[in-house]
Amino acid sequence: MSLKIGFLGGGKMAQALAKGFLAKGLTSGENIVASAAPQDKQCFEAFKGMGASATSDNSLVVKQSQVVFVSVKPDMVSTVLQQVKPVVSKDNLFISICMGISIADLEKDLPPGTRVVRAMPNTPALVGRGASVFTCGHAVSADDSATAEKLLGAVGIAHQVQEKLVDPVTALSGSGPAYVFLVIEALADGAVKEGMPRDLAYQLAAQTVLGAGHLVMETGQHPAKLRDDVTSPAGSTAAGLAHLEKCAVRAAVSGAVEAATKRCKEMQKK
Ligand SMILES: NC(=O)C1=CN([C@@H]2O[C@H](COP(=O)(O)OP(=O)(O)OC[C@H]3O[C@@H](n4cnc5c(N)ncnc54)[C@H](O)[C@@H]3O)[C@@H](O)[C@H]2O)C=CC1
Ligand SMILES: O=C(O)[C@@H]1CCC=N1
Repeated sequence: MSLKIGFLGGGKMAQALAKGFLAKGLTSGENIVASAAPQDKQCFEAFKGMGASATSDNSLVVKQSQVVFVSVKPDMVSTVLQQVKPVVSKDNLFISICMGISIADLEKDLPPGTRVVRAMPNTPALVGRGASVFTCGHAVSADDSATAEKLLGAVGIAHQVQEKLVDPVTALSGSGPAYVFLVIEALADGAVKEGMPRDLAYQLAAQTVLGAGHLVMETGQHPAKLRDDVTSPAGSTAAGLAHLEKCAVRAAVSGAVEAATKRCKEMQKK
């Protein structure tokens, strides 16, 4: 598949997807085009570095692409879609990755019958370890849905879900890398306090998160069982876990997902 892929907004998430697609050989640099604000030099350089092109002309992105990712900040979506509306054709499949922007919001700003997918990826797509979901609009065909799954699935796992799940997904796996980076920093800080060199601490913390994730995915065992396997009676893990529970880490982490979901819903009310 050598799809012509465009990004309306060539920022951090668009770059992660584009680099992920190129790494997987899904398309080639000359088939990718991204738009950005004229002053966004980083974006222009990044896409040039991929052998792709960058422009400040959103309509050009739509005219040159089969699949058009909508990847501007949520408050820009309506403006950008209304701007490109006159050049949208039957060849375009739109895939929005924007937090809190519903299929109905997207369809409202595009010509009737436009094929629209709403997706939520995350930045580990850059290294082929993304976690994405997508949900399809009214005009989307089985082939379009397969295209979305193929693209997102090439850079990690991809599940089709009902639209009502996209906000909690945004809060869990969309934002989740940020929570995990905070945890990696905190784990390393604790070890540095105990005398460990910082580089080694970050490496051990990151590999521990990676390894624990793999164990959950590959054994299919409940996380509580895997936790028990680490926790010896009167051992160090039991002491560490007791401290985490005293600090209400469980409530803090699940509360973060609730707070982020609420923020997505606020965006929809705007
Ligand atoms: N960063 C992340 O981890 C994730 C972000 N998203 C979604 O992706 C979208 C983009 O987020 P980021 O990449 O983090 O933001 P970003 O700020 O890195 O990228 C936004 C891009 O839009 C460009 N832009 C601004 N005005 C424009 C205009 N009028 N026309 C065309 N391009 C314009 C900017 O130059 C920039 O390249 C958001 O809607 C966000 O909800 C979704 C999943 C994860
Ligand atoms: O924070 C945000 O708005 C976006 C949505 C998911 C990750 N970043």
